[in-house]
Amino acid sequence: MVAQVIDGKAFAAKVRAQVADQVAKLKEQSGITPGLAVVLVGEDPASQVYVRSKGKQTVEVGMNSYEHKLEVDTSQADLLALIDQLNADPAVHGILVQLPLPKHLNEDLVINAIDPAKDVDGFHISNVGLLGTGQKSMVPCTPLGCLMMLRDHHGSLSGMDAVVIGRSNIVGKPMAQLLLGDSCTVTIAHSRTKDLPDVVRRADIVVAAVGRAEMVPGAWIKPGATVIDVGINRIDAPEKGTNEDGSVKTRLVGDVDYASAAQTAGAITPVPGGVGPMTIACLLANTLTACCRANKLPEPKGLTA
Ligand SMILES: NC(=O)C1=CN([C@@H]2O[C@H](COP(=O)(O)OP(=O)(O)OC[C@H]3O[C@@H](n4cnc5c(N)ncnc54)[C@H](OP(=O)(O)O)[C@@H]3O)[C@@H](O)[C@H]2O)C=CC1
Ligand SMILES: Nc1nc(=O)c2c([nH]1)NC[C@@H]1CN(c3ccc(C(=O)N[C@@H](CCC(=O)O)C(=O)O)cc3)C=[N+]21
Repeated sequence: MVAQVIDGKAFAAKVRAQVADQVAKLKEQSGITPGLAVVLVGEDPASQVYVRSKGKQTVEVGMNSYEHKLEVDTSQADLLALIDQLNADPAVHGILVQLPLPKHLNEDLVINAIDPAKDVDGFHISNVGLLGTGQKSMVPCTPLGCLMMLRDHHGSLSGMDAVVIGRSNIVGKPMAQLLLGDSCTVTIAHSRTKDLPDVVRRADIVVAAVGRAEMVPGAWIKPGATVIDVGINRIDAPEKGTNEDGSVKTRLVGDVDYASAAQTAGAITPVPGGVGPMTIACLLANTLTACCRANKLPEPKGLTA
């Protein structure tokens, strides 16, 4: 079997078009423009790339983008003061603090200082608790994007066996909650899991969120299963030649060995062009949702969990 490719890039473009359409209506009917503030501490090059592309896409869907770039040695107090200011700013409906933060800053304290209603990442403890108890919340963007692709592909997920590899607070755990919410039988695997190949082989749905290049081979995948590859890993690609400075060129790969997995899976997301673009599209969707809730307006349809 050769797997169907789930085109996250194309799907994300559709989600952004829906967001743009609803933003235009919101502006016309109530004069409100949703605003997203992104806070970046330090100059990590990969983070800078993401922040730039988030800002660009925010403006493209008609929303306001506010970028705050802080020095790498910014104090906890100064960062918390900026968050207080954004919490109080009525033009800001969504706040995202790019992770990871430099070591001297306390990530939990910073995230939990964000007004939960503006927490478009869904990382605040109150949103985590709401999601875990099946109440209306802000849902983390990456798992939400994965869920949207799975629902689009399968219709109902009810009764399916799902395995999530990875138990981080930003991907693995919320992904498992969302799959449970859609009535999957969910297994969460991690670095201490015994016989991971055997666990993965039972799954109708595999979500890989580990951060290890191509660690899941096709031989682990049950024939016909759906594979969602969250991993973003940069590896050397000597076949592409060298950069001007003599260093080897690189390429992005997922946590799944795409070439072999595509031979057994029923459907699979590629890297790049799979989960990544959906993450940013869901960030925009969450910002629109937060804006509608803040203004007691009807929520956008089809853009929440
Ligand atoms: N596409 C997108 O939009 C996004 C992509 N990512 C990517 O997804 C990946 C995961 O990110 P994140 O969740 O933040 O990563 P973390 O490093 O926080 O978590 C990784 C998880 O994988 C588990 N793990 C590590 N090694 C193994 C192993 N050999 N077998 C089984 N499980 C293992 C860890 O287990 P343990 O808990 O036991 O240590 C941990 O739970 C990364 O590649 C990241 O770049 C992340 C966010 C967004
Ligand atoms: N507070 C916070 N929220 C996040 O959501 C968050 C974060 N911090 N820190 C970093 C991770 C990572 N992340 C990605 C988003 C988009 C792509 C993406 O669009 N990737 C493209 C490729 C981009 C490229 O070529 O480099 C793709 O997969 O096709 C990847 C990764 C969000 N994260």
